[in-house]
Amino acid sequence: MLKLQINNLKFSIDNEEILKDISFDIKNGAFVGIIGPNGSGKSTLLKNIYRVYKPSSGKIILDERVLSKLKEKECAQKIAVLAQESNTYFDFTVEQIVKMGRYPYKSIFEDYSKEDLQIVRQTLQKVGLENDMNRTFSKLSGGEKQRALIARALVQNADFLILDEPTNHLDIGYQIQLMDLVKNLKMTTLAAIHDINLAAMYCDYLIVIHKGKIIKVGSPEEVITVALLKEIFGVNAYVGINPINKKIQVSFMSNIG
Ligand SMILES: Nc1ncnc2c1ncn2[C@@H]1O[C@H](COP(=O)(O)OP(=O)(O)OP(=O)(O)O)[C@@H](O)[C@H]1O
Repeated sequence: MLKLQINNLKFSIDNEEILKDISFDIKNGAFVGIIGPNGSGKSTLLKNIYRVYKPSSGKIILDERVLSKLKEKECAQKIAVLAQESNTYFDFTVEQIVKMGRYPYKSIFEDYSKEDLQIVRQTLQKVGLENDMNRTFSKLSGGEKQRALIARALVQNADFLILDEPTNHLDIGYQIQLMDLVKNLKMTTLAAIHDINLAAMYCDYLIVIHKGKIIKVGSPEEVITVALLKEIFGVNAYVGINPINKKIQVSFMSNIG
């Protein structure tokens, strides 16, 4: 069954077409990566899906329903988002931030129930922050911040996760930890990922976007080729298979030898 269908999506800002006729499907349970150069439209595409932007034309169908027709809370019950690093939560504690994720299930003046708090605690345990509930967000490390925001996304109980460069600013240890955590959730996931090796390691299939257009969709083996990396990033690369995990592995080369 399909989780998401995008048909002929176009999106413009100030008469400039940023997304040009985008169509693709995501199967239930798939982990899908979007790769492409800076400014190619990855974040803009995700923002059209999590409704920060409204498509100029085309259709987005989520769980067989037209996305634009869902009420805001209904949408939040279905889609959880980890956007690029945000400082909005500066002064809040980890527990307060994660609690906010329960808002789709609350009416305006309703307080958090015992059940909400239990869900928050269980989720903090899942991401390894059970001992950090009372710490202030601004004092967490980059990896802890991302884990707190993942926990906030998880308590929404949505079953579709959108990640916009989730490993930005994380060292390799935290990158792997975060991606393992997300992969283990087994949720349908759509993630914009800069690191081609991480994308190849975790994604079932990849969507390559360049200048607002999809230029290739397929498994990492089908998509990541020397020719494609040259075409879209302008770099020379060696593409091989890691002998241990059998995943595509890319080494990049300098243009000056
Ligand atoms: N609010 C905006 N106003 C004007 N132009 C915008 C706006 N948001 C995005 N753009 C333009 O749309 C294009 C796509 O940007 P987008 O952020 O989606 O790219 P991206 O692939 O996510 O890039 P990056 O890898 O650098 O994060 C860029 O040319 C960008 O300048």
